[in-house]
Amino acid sequence: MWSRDPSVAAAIAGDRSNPVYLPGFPLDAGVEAASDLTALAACDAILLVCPAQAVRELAARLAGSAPVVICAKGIEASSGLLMPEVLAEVLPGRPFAMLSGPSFAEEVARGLPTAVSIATADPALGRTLAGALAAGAFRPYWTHDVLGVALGGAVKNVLAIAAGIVEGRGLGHNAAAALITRGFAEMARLGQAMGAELETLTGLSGLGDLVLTCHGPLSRNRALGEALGKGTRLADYMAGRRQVVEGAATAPAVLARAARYKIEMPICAAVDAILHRGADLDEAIRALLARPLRREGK
Ligand SMILES: NC(=O)C1=CN([C@@H]2O[C@H](COP(=O)(O)OP(=O)(O)OC[C@H]3O[C@@H](n4cnc5c(N)ncnc54)[C@H](O)[C@@H]3O)[C@@H](O)[C@H]2O)C=CC1
Ligand SMILES: O=C(CO)COP(=O)(O)O
Repeated sequence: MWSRDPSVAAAIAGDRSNPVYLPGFPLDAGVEAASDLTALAACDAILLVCPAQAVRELAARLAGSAPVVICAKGIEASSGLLMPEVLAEVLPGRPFAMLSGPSFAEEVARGLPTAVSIATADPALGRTLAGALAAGAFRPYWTHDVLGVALGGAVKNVLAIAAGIVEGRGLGHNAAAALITRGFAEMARLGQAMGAELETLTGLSGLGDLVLTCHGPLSRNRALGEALGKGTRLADYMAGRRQVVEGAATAPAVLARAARYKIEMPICAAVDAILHRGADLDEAIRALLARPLRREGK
């Protein structure tokens, strides 16, 4: 394991624990830790586990030719690029995969059953990575649909903020179910327009992660939405917070993609307006409910 923070690397190497990000979980005795990136030179594969907005900077520092497994779920705000597109720009020709799916880190660390997707254009690499990462109750499934996995993981975070708002505003269980279903319709519309496969979008990394993140109290995106729903301001919520809330930076980028493909994404648009355009939360909810009635499935 490499960390940019030498104190975290030292704690992992010395105490076999990560007191900042995963306190209370002893790490395997075989885990080595370093704060010098050259220590990764001997790795067979590199898992890039950082916020989406940091992937470009960090990927650019990865020497060697080992496959890179992107674990970030989001879109780069400055360029509007999905994570595989960022990697292709920074490390052209380097073999890579996306690891995504419904997987709260704490539950994985506790050894609870978890199924995830590994997406890569190279089927042999997919099988190899799945075999290498499978452990106990952690089950990776592989797929070739890199775009679908990257898109689903990014959009679900924006929708999870909306789900948190539903919870925080006390809108009820009916609204929560409607949000997931209509939110998924938005994800599927954009994904299919971009060339993602419906099978992927209804799979672990799409619908699966959407359901987890919209329901799971461990979600940082949902927690932000819940706080907004209870009247907390975005800036106040984020002040001093150390952990990433991916949906906040990804929301405008999702909408930019939707505009490019002429896709309607009213729930994502409402989240973006509340987060970044000063929209009144109750007014945004009213506007969503006042949209013209339409045939389901559109
Ligand atoms: N925590 C979870 O349960 C899951 C997280 N993910 C995804 O993994 C990605 C990372 O999430 P978390 O680890 O939970 O976030 P986090 O905010 O808890 O931790 C981010 C880590 O990245 C490091 N980091 C941030 N900027 C960096 C930079 N420029 N260079 C190097 N390191 C940097 C931080 O020091 C920290 O160690 C996100 O895209 C998230 O959506 C995916 C599945 C589950
Ligand atoms: O992606 C996740 C679970 O699959 C984690 O979600 P949050 O980033 O909202 O905590």
